[in-house]
Amino acid sequence: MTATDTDRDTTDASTTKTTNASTAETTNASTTETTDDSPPPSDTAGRKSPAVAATGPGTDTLLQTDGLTKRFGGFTAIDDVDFDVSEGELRCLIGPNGAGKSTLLKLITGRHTATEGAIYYDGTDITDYRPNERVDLGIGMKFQVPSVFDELTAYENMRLSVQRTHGDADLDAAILDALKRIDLAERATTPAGDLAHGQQGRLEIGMAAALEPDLLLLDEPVAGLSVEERAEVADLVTELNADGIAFIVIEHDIDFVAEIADEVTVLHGGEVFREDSIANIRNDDEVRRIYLGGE
Ligand SMILES: Nc1ncnc2c1ncn2[C@@H]1O[C@H](COP(=O)(O)OP(=O)(O)OP(=O)(O)O)[C@@H](O)[C@H]1O
Repeated sequence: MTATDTDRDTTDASTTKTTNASTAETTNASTTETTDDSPPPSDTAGRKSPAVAATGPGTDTLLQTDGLTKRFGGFTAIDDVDFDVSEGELRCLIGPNGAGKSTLLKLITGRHTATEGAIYYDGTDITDYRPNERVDLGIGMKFQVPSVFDELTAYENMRLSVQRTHGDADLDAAILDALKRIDLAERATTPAGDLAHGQQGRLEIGMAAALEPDLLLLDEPVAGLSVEERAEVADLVTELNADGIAFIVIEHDIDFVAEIADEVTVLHGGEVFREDSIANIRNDDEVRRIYLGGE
């Protein structure tokens, strides 16, 4: 982490993983990764005016970035990216290490502030919205690092999410339903720390989904999982998507991508390198070359 980073991480309570389960923001799977010791957010002086009219994108466009740019000091991690995701779409984001995938997701969740450009969500310019405000609009996220509370049971973890969208009436039934959805009802009383890695991953996705987002961002959801566990996560993501949740999924496992993806966006050097079907991406020699470091 450099002194030039403008992350909100250390200043926004919503991004701090804590063992205090009563802290409202910790219940949100979209905001539970602590990543660095960056300084407080800088102001956004120098940001150019959004080029897109205040009315925002067309009706079926859920998310749109316009000339989105993120610099860390003199280094440009995201470079003038125009990217959009439609309502209910499942988009995978791939690219070699350092391509800017995680940075792009963090810009969308508000964990990084944009250096230039704009982000629109459901027609609203959210470029200056704080992470918790974006969550309230319907943007959820599961990061690479575990964000469940190990000492709490699966049930207690799930309750943290479900109670945010559900009144007290029938809370217990709603929590059990949410656990059933991720095939963890049988493990309701197991501390999350004792769950298998794949079960923890499903719990995190289930907790993020329980917040009823319209868009869910997953950063490498199957990293380190077995073949069987990957298949379970693929099924879960596909089911949630069929229920209407749009996804942006960062994943290196191209077979997993092929299993779940509609469209794939390839990032390279902070820019959109390709956007195409997974079949075409797989057969694209240029894409293969950037993965091999040929460019
Ligand atoms: N907070 C930061 N400060 C400085 N540079 C950063 C910061 N975060 C990311 N970078 C740099 O920005 C570039 C893009 O990083 P990012 O993590 O977005 O890539 P990625 O495509 O997600 O890579 P990977 O697949 O390895 O996770 C990298 O060169 C990285 O070193």
